[in-house]
Amino acid sequence: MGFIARVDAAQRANNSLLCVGWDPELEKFPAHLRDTPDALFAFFKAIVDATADLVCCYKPQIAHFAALGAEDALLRLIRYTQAAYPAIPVILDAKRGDIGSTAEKYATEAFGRYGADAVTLNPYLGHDSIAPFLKHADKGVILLCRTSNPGAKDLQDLDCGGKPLYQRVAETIARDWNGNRNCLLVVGATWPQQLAEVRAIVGDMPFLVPGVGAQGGNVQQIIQNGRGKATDALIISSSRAILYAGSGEDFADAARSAAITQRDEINRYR
Ligand SMILES: O=C(O)c1cc(=O)[nH]c(=O)n1[C@@H]1O[C@H](COP(=O)(O)O)[C@@H](O)[C@H]1O
Repeated sequence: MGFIARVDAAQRANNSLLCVGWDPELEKFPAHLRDTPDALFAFFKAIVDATADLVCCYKPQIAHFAALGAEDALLRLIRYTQAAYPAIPVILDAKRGDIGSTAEKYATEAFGRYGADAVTLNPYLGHDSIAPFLKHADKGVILLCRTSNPGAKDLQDLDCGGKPLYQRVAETIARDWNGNRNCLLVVGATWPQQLAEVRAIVGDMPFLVPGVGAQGGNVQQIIQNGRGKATDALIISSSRAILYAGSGEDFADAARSAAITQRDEINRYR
């Protein structure tokens, strides 16, 4: 089964569009874990065990692990999650993008080394930079379209023949890159108007929507503007607001409560 079908199945099984991101910030870890030898693995294993029945996928952010020299912990966490909860896909948030020969190596990193079920990519080097990922028909290829950050407008909104560049990106991906039906788009939760515009361009292509929780995206507007017609076609991702909901020994219970609240808020508007 391909990534999009697997996410769809997990969304039905858990009645949840919520994705929990793994963004380790050691200073926010509970004190009893912070200085232990395998703190990252212990922290995220506890988060996964506390939330696996509440989510449709997980999204580790590779820079957050690499900055700590913790690629090995990331690898073991992905392996653990896939073995313990095989119905829950894992997205590697890497935002890679490079010339074809290097892109091949990035694809091997994401799908071979880490065994991720999907990866986030920057599409601005064009089709040949994404082709090494697209050919993996069972994997998800999640392309930045209109990102959640304030600076998204600086380049992504530039006029491109009468339409903003991010709309041209959406058109191009839907028309020319999605032969294997394995493309998804990133549209930030902080831009409800753009969610509606991109949805009108790409039909039911699924969106990864980061930016709820810590970045303040409005869930009601995301659902109203971002939903597909036949399926929800939304993966709504939150990292810090779930991971660091508590900072004591009961951090995993606090994360579970925050995930339930976020899942339920999303479901209220579906
Ligand atoms: O691709 C992403 O996941 C992503 C795209 C985007 O436009 N905005 C965005 O915040 N993200 C990622 O989503 C996560 C958001 O974290 P929180 O703001 O803590 O929920 C971070 O890991 C970001 O790198």
